[in-house]
Amino acid sequence: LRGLRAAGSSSSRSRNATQQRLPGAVIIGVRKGGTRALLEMLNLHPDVEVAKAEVHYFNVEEHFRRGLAWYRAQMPFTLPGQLTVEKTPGYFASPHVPVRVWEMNPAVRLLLIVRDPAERLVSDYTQVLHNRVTRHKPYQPLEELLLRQGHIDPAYKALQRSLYHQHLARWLDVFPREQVHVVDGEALIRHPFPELRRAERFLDLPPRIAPSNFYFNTTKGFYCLLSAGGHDKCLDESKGRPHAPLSSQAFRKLCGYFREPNRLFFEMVGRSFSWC
Ligand SMILES: Nc1ncnc2c1ncn2[C@@H]1O[C@H](COP(=O)(O)OS(=O)(=O)O)[C@@H](OP(=O)(O)O)[C@H]1O
Repeated sequence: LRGLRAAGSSSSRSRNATQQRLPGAVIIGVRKGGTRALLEMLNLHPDVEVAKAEVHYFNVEEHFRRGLAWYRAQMPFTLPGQLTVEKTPGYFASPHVPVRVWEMNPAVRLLLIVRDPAERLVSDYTQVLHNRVTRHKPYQPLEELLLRQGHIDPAYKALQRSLYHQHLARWLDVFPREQVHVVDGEALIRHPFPELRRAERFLDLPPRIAPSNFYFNTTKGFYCLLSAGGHDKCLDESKGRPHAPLSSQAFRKLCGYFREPNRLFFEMVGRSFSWC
């Protein structure tokens, strides 16, 4: 397909059959959960084509106002039977998004990749910090944002994004539980293949992704991807950055804070994770 899609292709198959189609599956979050890795890994499947850039259609008003024709125009070209997938981690915690996604296609499949919410928060802060430092903007240390008079400040945005049960509850008000597949982000880092096999099953795809599509890159410290065409791909340096420092005392407080929200999330998804 990639060849067929090349500009100026005269193949009748290309002209007649490839089209931009709305996604049949969306990776809705969580931010810093491993959404890029999951998207790139699904793209190894011959029946999957992905939107390379985050689209932010349902969560950014300016985009949403442009309508579904605009959204479709952001999608890759696919042959009939191929599955289009997009990922925008900002969808998960945006209040209006679940209904908007349902209105696009009530049968769409949703993928949610989660990781330890305390680690996710630190990763989230680290990304914001990196952006501010790069733009020569002032920044506050994580502990200043996270703690108020020694207690966790519930108003901190990155903390709220880690309250998975609250956000998922809004999705489950709209979509049946079976339509949401939860991917374990830590497991995807350690052993990507089994997580991908489960995702293929959820998406009703024939099993085509193989262990040989992954190799551990010792320099990067992560698995990288090998596609059938022999392309070798690691995620860029924005993934797997060293995390900003946080005292072990503050981290413990954070873990304590998430205990109950995590329990509620586990109940909601019917499985538990070994988070702090
Ligand atoms: N194979 C592989 N290679 C590199 N990185 C990997 C991989 N699998 C998962 N991850 C983890 O993905 C984390 C970034 O998550 P996202 O892609 O969801 O981030 S973002 O929200 O789109 O910015 C990123 O989090 P940090 O380590 O905190 O940077 C990675 O740990």
